[in-house]
Amino acid sequence: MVFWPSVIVATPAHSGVGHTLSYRSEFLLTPGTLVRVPLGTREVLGVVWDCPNAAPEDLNEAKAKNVIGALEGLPPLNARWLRLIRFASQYYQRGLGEVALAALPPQLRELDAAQLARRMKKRAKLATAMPDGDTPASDAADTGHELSEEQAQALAALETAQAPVLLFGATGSGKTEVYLRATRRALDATAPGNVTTQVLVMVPEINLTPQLEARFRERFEPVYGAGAVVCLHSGMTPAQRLASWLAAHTGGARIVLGTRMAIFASMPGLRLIVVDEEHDPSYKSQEGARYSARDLAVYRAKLESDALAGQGQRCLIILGSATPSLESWHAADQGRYLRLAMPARIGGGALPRLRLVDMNHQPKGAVIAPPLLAAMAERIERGEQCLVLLNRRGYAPVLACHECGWKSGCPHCSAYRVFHKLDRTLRCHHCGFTERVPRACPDCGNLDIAPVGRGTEQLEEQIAQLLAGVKRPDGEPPRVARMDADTTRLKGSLETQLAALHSGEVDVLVGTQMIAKGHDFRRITLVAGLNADSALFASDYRAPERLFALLMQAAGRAGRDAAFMGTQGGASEMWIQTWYPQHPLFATLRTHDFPAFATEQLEERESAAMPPYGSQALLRADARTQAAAQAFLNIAADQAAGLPHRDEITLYPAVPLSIQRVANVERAQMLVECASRSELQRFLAAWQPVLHACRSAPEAKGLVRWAVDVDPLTI
Ligand SMILES: Nc1ncnc2c1ncn2[C@@H]1O[C@H](COP(=O)(O)OP(=O)(O)OP(=O)(O)O)[C@@H](O)[C@H]1O
Ligand SMILES: [Zn+2]
Repeated sequence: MVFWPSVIVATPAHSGVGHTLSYRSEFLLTPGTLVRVPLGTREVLGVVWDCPNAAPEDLNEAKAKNVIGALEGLPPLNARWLRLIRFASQYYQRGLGEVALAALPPQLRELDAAQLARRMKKRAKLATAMPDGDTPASDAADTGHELSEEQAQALAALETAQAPVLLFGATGSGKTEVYLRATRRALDATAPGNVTTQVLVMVPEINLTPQLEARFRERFEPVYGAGAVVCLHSGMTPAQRLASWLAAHTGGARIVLGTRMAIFASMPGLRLIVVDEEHDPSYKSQEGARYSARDLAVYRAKLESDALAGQGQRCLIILGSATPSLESWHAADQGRYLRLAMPARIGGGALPRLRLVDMNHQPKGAVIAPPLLAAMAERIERGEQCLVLLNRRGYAPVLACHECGWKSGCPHCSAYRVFHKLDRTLRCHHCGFTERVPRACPDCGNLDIAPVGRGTEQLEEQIAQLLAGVKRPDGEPPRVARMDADTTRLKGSLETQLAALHSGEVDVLVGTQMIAKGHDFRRITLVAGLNADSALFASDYRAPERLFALLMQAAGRAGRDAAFMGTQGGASEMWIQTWYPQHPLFATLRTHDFPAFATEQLEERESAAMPPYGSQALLRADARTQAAAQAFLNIAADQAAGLPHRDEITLYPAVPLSIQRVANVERAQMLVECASRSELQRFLAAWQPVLHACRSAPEAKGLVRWAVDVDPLTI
C-alpha cells in the first residue's frame, strides 16, 4: 500500500500560511512524525501533517518523491502541538513550515538517525538514574515556606479555577511560592495512562533571574531527580537545547523553565503553565513570526484542557504580575480570567513611600538633587543599599563638537552613536557599528569634542564622586557598581554582580531597567528613578502603561525584607526626579494603586477604540529607499479594495519608523485597525496573497522585506 503524506518543511517566510508538500511513503506515518524528505537537491527535516492513502488531486504521482525516513525512536509530536503551531501560523500570518521548524531545536535538523539514537540512549540512561518519576519521594524534600494567608487562599482558589488565572500579587507578596506549590500539585496529580505530568514555567529573561531557576531546582530536583528541571532559552548551545527539548518531549523533564521560545516546547503531559511577569514586553517576539508567548500560552492551556476534559482533568494557566498588562486586566474585568489578588507583602512590610524631586527647584545641572543625595548617604551610613535607575547605557548618548556642530551620528542609521568611555568607542546601539573615539572633530579638527547627556557609565562615575565623603558602617568608602547590557555580556557576570549586591559588598547599584526586574533583593531600602520624564510625553499610547509598570517594579525592589526593615527602623523609599511633579501618573503611583491606574487607562483606550477594545496590526516594509518602502505599503493598501471586511478596516497612511534608517535600510509601516479581532484576522488572511503580489510592483523596487505584526506592542 502507498501513502501520500503531506509534510511541513521550512519554506521561505511567506510561502503560504497553510503550506505543506506532498510525498510518497510505503508506510503509514502518524501525523506529528518527524521525517527526512528531499527538497530540491537537499534533504531536510519535516513534520508529517497528514497521511492520506489517496494522492491529492493536484499531485503528479509520477513526480512525487519518497519520504527518506522517519526519525527512529522519536515519538511523534502530538495533535495539540500541531494545533498550536497551526494557530500561531494563522493568527500571526506566517508560513506553517516557518513556525513549525523554528519551534524545533535547530540541531534536530542536522542530526542523522544514528546520532539521534545515541542522544536518545544517553537521555534514557539519565532518566533511569533518577528517582521514579511516577512516585514522588517524601514531602521531606519540600522545604517550602509556611504559606501566608493570602498565598493559601490563592492556592485554594487555583484548585477550582475554571478560567485562566491572573495572579495579581504585589511586589514581594510571594508569587513564586504559589508557583512552586501549584507546580508540586500538578506534578503529583495522578494522570490516567502512563503519562508523566509536566509543568511549563515561562519567564521574560532567564538570565536576569537566576534566583527563580535556583528555587525550582532546589525544590524539585531532590524530589524528581537531577534531570527533572530543564531550561529552554536562546542563550543555550545547540546541544543543550536539543537535550532539553528531548527531555521535555519524552517526559523525562517534569518542569521546563524557559523564555518565550519555550511556549513551543513539546510537552505531552502538560498540566500547568505559569507565565511570570506576564506584562513583560519580551514575551512578544520582534522577528520572524511575531507571536506573543503569553497569548499563545493561554491558547495552549485551553487546547490541552479541551483534550483532557473527558478525563476530568485540565491544564491550568497562571499569569502572574504586580503590574498586569491592560489586556489581561481587562480580561479579568470581563470575567474571562479569574483575578486572584495578593496585595500584602510577605512579613507585612510596607511598599516604599514615593518622594518626588521637583527638578525646577534644584541647582542647575544637578545629576542627583541634593535631597536625594542626602537620603542616599544616610542609607549607606546605616548599612542599607540603594538602586539608581537610568534607562540609557554607555557614557553619553552623543559626542559633539562645540565648534562646528558635528555630532556622533551613525553613517548607517538615523541615530547617534553612543560614547562608551571605558573602551573609548563610539557604538551604534542599532546596527552595532563601532569605531574608536576620534581624537579631534572629524569635520573641523577641533580638539574640544565633548559628551552630551548622560548614560549609566557616567552616572556610576558621578555617583562615586558625589558620595566620596560618605562612610559605610565599617568606615570604608561606599562602593558603586553598574549593571546593564554592557556589564553583563559575559557569561556568569550577571550572577557575580548580583552576588556582590546580595552579600552587601556593593552599596549603590546603578543600572538600566534590567535592575528593576524580578530580583529578590534583601537590603535595598531606597530606589531612585532619574529620567522618567521622557516616557511621560511619549507618542506611543502604551508608554504610560510601560512607565507605570517599570516604576512600580523598580519600587518593588525596595524594603522586601520586613525583618531587616524592622531592625533598621526606617521605611523604604522610591525617589523620582522630575520636571513635572504634578503629572497624574505620579499621584496614582504614590498610592501604589494599580487598579485605579488600569481603570483610568482602560477608559482612555475605550474612548479611542484602542486595544484591548479594538484590534491592530502593522504592515512593515524595509527597503533601499524610503520611497520604495512607502510605495509598497500604499500599493498594498490600494489593492486591498474589495477584500473581506475592507469597509470595517482602517488603513492609516504609510509613515517612516521613528528610527527611520537602520543598517542602511529604510523602514516604514502602516497601521491596520479594526473593531473586531476576527474581522481583522479574515482581512489579513485575504491580504496575504495580495502582499506577495505587491512585492514585484515597479514602484516597490528595492524592497528588502516586509512583515505583518499582529497585536503590535509599539506603533
Ligand atoms: N510564606 C512565606 N513565608 C516567608 N517567606 C516567604 C513566603 N513566601 C515567600 N517568601 C519569601 O518572600 C520573598 C518574596 O517572594 P517572591 O520573590 O516570590 O515575591 P514576588 O511576589 O515574586 O515579588 P516580585 O513581583 O517583586 O518578583 C522571597 O524571599 C521569598 O522567599
Ligand atoms: Zn548604526
